[in-house]
Amino acid sequence: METPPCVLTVAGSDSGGGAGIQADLKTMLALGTHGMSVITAVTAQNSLGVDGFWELPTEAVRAQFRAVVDDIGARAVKTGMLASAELVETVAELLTTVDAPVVVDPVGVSKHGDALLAPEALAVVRERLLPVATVVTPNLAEIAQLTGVRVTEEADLPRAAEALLALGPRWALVKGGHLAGEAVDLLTDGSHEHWLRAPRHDNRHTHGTGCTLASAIAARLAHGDALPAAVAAAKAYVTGAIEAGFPLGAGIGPVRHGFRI
Ligand SMILES: Nc1ncnc2c1ncn2[C@@H]1O[C@H](COP(=O)(O)OP(=O)(O)O)[C@@H](O)[C@H]1O
Ligand SMILES: Cc1ncc(COP(=O)(O)O)c(N)n1
Repeated sequence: METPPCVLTVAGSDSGGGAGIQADLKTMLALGTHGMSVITAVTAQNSLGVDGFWELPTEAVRAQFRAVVDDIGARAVKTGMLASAELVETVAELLTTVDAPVVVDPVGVSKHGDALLAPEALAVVRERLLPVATVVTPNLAEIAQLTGVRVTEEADLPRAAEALLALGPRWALVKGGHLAGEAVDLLTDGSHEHWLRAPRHDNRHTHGTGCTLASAIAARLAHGDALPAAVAAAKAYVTGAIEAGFPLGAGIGPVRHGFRI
C-alpha cells in the first residue's frame, strides 16, 4: 500500500464544518494527501457566525505538534486561526523545528466579521510568524491589519505584496477575493509576479474559501510542486469548490470540498 504525502494543519475547529480544521482536512483528502491536525482553539460556529471560542493551552498545542511531527512527519504545514499572542508565539517557535514548507493563512476575522485573533497578537504574527512562512495568504482585511495598506482595486495588490514581503515571508499571495469583478490574486517573491485570475462565481456560499485555498497549496507542496505551480493548482481547486458551494443553515453555506471526488 502506498502512503500518501502527509500534510499538517495548525488551526481552529469550526463546528459547522465549513472552515478551519474541518475544511483543511477535507481539502487535503480531496487533493490526495493524508491530513493531520494540531487544534489551537475550538469555535462554536455555524452559517450565521461565531458564537464563541475557547483556546487550548499552549502545552496541548505543543504536545499535538510533537506527537505528529516526531513520529509521522509532515511534507508541508498550513497554519490558520491561532487566536492569541501566546499561541502565535508557540506555533512560530514549533515551526522552526520542522523541515517543510509553511503556508500561513493569517486568519483575523470570520466571513461574518467575528474576531478570531486577539488584537495584541498582530505584532507577534508580523514579527515571529511571517519570517518563518514560505508563503502568506492574507485577504484584504488581513492585508490592512498587517501592513496598513488599503487595497480597493487590483492595481493596489503589488504594493500590498511588497509591504508583506518586507515582513519576511518568502512569497506573498495577496487575495483579491473581496474586490469587485474577476477573482484576482497576486503571488510574488519580489522578483517574479504571477497573476491568478478566475471568473467570479455569483454564489454567496463561500464560507471556508481562505482555509481551503491555503490547505490546497500545502497539499500540492506536499506532492512536490514548486510554489507557483502549487498555488495555480490550489486556485483551480478553490474556484471549482466555490462554484459548487451549497446552502446550509440560515446564513452563508460552505464551499463543496468534494466536488471532484
Ligand atoms: N465569488 C468568488 N468566485 C470565485 N473566486 C472567489 C470568490 N470569492 C473569493 N474567491 C477566491 O477564493 C480565494 C479565497 O479568497 P478570499 O475569499 O479573499 O479569502 P478569505 O476566505 O480569506 O476571505 C481567492 O483565490 C479568491 O480570489
Ligand atoms: C476556525 C475558523 N478558522 C478560520 C475561519 C475563517 O474562514 P474563511 O476561510 O471563510 O475566511 C473560520 N471562520 N473559522
